[in-house]
Amino acid sequence: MQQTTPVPTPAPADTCPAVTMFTLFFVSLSARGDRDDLQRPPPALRATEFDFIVVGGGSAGCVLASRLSEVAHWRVLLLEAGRAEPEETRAPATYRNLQLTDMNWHYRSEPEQSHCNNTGCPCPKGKVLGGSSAINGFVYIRGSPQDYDDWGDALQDDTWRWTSVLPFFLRSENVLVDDLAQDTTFHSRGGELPVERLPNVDPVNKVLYNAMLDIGLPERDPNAGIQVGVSLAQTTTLNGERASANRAFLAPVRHRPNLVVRTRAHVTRVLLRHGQACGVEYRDGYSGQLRRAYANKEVVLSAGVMNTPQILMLSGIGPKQHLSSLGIKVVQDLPAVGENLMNHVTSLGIEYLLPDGWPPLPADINARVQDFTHFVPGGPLSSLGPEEVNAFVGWRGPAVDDRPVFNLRFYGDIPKSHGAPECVPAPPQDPLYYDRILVTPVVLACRSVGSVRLRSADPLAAPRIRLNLLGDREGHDLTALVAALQLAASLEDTPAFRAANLTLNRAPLAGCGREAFGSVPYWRCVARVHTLNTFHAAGTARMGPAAAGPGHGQGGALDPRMRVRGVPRLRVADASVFPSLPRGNTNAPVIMVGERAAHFIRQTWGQAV
Ligand SMILES: Cc1cc2nc3c(=O)[nH]c(=O)nc-3n(C[C@H](O)[C@H](O)[C@H](O)COP(=O)(O)OP(=O)(O)OC[C@H]3O[C@@H](n4cnc5c(N)ncnc54)[C@H](O)[C@@H]3O)c2cc1C
Repeated sequence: MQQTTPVPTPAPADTCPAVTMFTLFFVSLSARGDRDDLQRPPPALRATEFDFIVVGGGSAGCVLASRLSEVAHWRVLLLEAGRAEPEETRAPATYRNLQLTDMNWHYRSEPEQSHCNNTGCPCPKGKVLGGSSAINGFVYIRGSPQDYDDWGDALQDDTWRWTSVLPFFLRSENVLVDDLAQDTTFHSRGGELPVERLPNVDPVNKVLYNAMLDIGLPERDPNAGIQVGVSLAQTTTLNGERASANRAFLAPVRHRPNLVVRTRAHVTRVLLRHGQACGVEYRDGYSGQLRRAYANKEVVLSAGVMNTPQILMLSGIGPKQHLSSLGIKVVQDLPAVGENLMNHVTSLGIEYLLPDGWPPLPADINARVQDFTHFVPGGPLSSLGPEEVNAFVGWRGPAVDDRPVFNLRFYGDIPKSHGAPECVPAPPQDPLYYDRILVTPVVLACRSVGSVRLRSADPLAAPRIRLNLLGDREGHDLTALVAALQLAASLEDTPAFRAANLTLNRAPLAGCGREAFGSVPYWRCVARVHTLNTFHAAGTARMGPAAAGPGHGQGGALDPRMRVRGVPRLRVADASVFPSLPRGNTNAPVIMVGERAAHFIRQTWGQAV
């Protein structure tokens, strides 16, 4: 077990040692800890001084820790607030239940009138080694090439355009599906991240898939240049088992003598000396003590879209007025920190009832219990059920090859979660067995942006999250969501749904019974009351131009090399850095960002590959 210097009392901002010699501390920890912390590290690594400190062992953090520690003489410390990744995360079918555990930060947004029935929305984020990639829904989507060309334009930097980022997607990928692997322009073999299709295809999926063909969508690999179309989801799994960023990138290199991973290490602030980052302070969850670790080269924040801006602000880096109002000494006035919280929005408003006895259940109840409680890779729990049908829809229908505006997703459901004005369906007890399908039409080009602010100067307090879903002044997002709900309701008329006898549940949803079912006012009400916050939040420490200005909002918190503006030796690499939101799920783009950050860092320090 490792140990770092206990810090009895909080210290002022300039707190790093003037001499940056490699200092060793030989203090042993108590035997408490996660399985993977019980391994005793070599003496050289029971240290407080490193070359790089990566804060947060999530999608980007695991990639970074792995890539940076490839340089054998660099000493790398990864600090993760959550615990080691347990076996429970492996099974695809039960992933929604992970949100109920201590592997979720359990954040909730502020109540806002525009959405979620003014009650605030759950904002699940992974708190475990692997981060959100350890509790997410497995789907591997990169977004449209144009999304990254937009990044290049916004940053006036060609290295963020599609042709420049594609090699970094490919670097990570190990595609295991033969037909995809043949397309060597868009897929690659040999990377750390397995990408496959799940082995158990749900019987209902054929109906859903055919309905997508009925509305005119082509069958298409959405990661091969043009997204509009239908496909069976590509998943970050290996033989039907979760491949979190921890399992894919970190676990295989944990033996490296120059890599130290500390779990239950909650970083409370960045340490600065003469205005530049030189380490971090963190609360050691095993001892309850405050400790410090120092970085001779760089500190990289990969704590995710909610916690990265929180740590920056706790360190005095952020909007001046906000920091001053909480009594935090301002080190760098950066208005963009915590701004630009982007997300996709959808609703739980559309439910289709399945005919009796369908999907067929194993007759033997013991067999069902066995299926559910014992995960066998490749067995019944290696399935996402209807979630595996993934459709990207454009405005003008099937024939166009431009960017999608909606992503139609399908979930198997059980009755109790329907109708409650909640933002996330109650995780089903038995996700393989359901009697209805929820259609969630995700709006991909949202204009509403929210923010993350500190609730208080207490580093352990949850941040104040304002999602502002459906809140844009022009009403663009609400109009788009209504159109998306209408599209989802119209699936009832497809030959595939008719033949399979899937019927739209016309019972009005709670809170919307005063409007005529199916009318525009009804869908507007459904959108506002039964909003679903998707899991694709990004942008709270975005790369962008230095100055605020027309089209630039508050400017960028980071330069295009992900360096925090005005604070040398401090970078951010996670979903926070996105200048705009790609039109799909965010795990693959974040992993690409991790690869890019490692590349930039290696360039900076003369170790380019
Ligand atoms: C329920 C759910 C389902 C999703 N489904 C999909 C999907 O199917 N496909 C897809 O592509 N994307 C999906 N996503 C989104 C995707 O997983 C995330 O966008 C991505 O994992 C974010 O990566 P990140 O590195 O930015 O942050 P994270 O992976 O969240 O990592 C941040 C890490 O930092 C740690 N941390 C935070 N604060 C501190 C601190 N103070 N000190 C130390 N450590 C700290 C956290 O515990 C966490 O481990 C889903 C997300 C969720 C939550």
